[in-house]
Amino acid sequence: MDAARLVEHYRRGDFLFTTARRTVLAQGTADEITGTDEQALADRVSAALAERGGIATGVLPYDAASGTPARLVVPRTVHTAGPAHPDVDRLSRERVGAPAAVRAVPEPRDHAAAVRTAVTELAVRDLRKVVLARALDVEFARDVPVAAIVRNLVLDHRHGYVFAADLPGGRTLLGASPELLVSRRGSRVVAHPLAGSMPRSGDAATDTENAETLLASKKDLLEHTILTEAVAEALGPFCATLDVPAEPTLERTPAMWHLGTRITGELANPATTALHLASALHPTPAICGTPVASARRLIGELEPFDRGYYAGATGWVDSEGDGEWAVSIRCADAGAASLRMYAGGGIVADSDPHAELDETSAKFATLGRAMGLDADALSGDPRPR
Ligand SMILES: C=C(O[C@H]1C=CC=C(C(=O)O)[C@@H]1O)C(=O)O
Repeated sequence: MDAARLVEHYRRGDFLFTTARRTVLAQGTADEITGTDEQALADRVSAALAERGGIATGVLPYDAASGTPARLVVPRTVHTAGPAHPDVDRLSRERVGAPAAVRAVPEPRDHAAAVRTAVTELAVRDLRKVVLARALDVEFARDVPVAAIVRNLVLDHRHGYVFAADLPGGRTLLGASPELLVSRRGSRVVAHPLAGSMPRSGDAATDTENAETLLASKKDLLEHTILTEAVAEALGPFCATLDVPAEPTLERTPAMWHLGTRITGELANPATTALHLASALHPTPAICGTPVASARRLIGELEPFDRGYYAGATGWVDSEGDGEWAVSIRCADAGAASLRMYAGGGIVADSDPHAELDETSAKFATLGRAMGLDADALSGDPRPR
């Protein structure tokens, strides 16, 4: 089956993961491995795969210690193909009917207020960075059309990581992440952390200006440096060599510009799998903050929801230890007839609350476009525009 057929065959409950290199569709459950100690879980997955071969697919939560378990599945069948593009060009876009209601959690003005508090607390608690998120609850008058939204996400994203994964309780995590947490292929390890953002624009001149502004923004460069340092520090002990470029590059998605740094290394110990690496790296300051423990505490105090699987990781690992894990952002957690979309942004001392609010609205456009939602529905913000 080519990649377009795999995308067509995806049904809610399956695991789909598309990248610029390959498409993976995994179906059925031969074995399920869950747990809140992620390193121990990675060992259990290695043991299971050593015995039976094949791959395990699944999700890591934002914070396993809070009781949301990591969930890995050894599927019954796995189909792989090359990249989704250009195969999927022959698929038509799915129509996703208008939702019955969209509600911001918290209210946009409360998110801006939380950002203001976070900026103050950074100094009080000696934090360099914290990532604050908000959510949009979208209700449908019928079942959430998960497969249709996933197909549209694949069509929209030639680059990055489009994913759909089954969650405990019959829920589904779906999204299009631009960010590679980590991949391992033989002894080669790659991480591609992203931090620092500006929205894309339909106007070519404004779009270029936004990119140039981002590359020159001291606030965004600081956000990015904090992230890159932390990822390099976390990967260091696992690698015999590590290459960390000194300057970030511009990365683009259809909705956003980001600063990114592609970090590459050679693995020191072949027993370290992609899942071990993902568990060790997570949570990076792309989604949590520095230092981790106090950033996590502040996030818990300021966000009015449990992140669950948002800001975790989604991916696969095989019996050789190879695999790919994307940071679970630009995503939604779907139940039967409603879903919750999440978007966050890094806060440093110079962050502006309204700019941060706008950044989250722009990030919602990734899923919003796949769901046919317009900018007003996504901003949830009564300020005149
Ligand atoms: C936390 C998110 O994005 C992260 C990834 C790229 C850029 C980010 C930023 O500029 O703040 C965030 O760190 C999200 O999309 O929910």
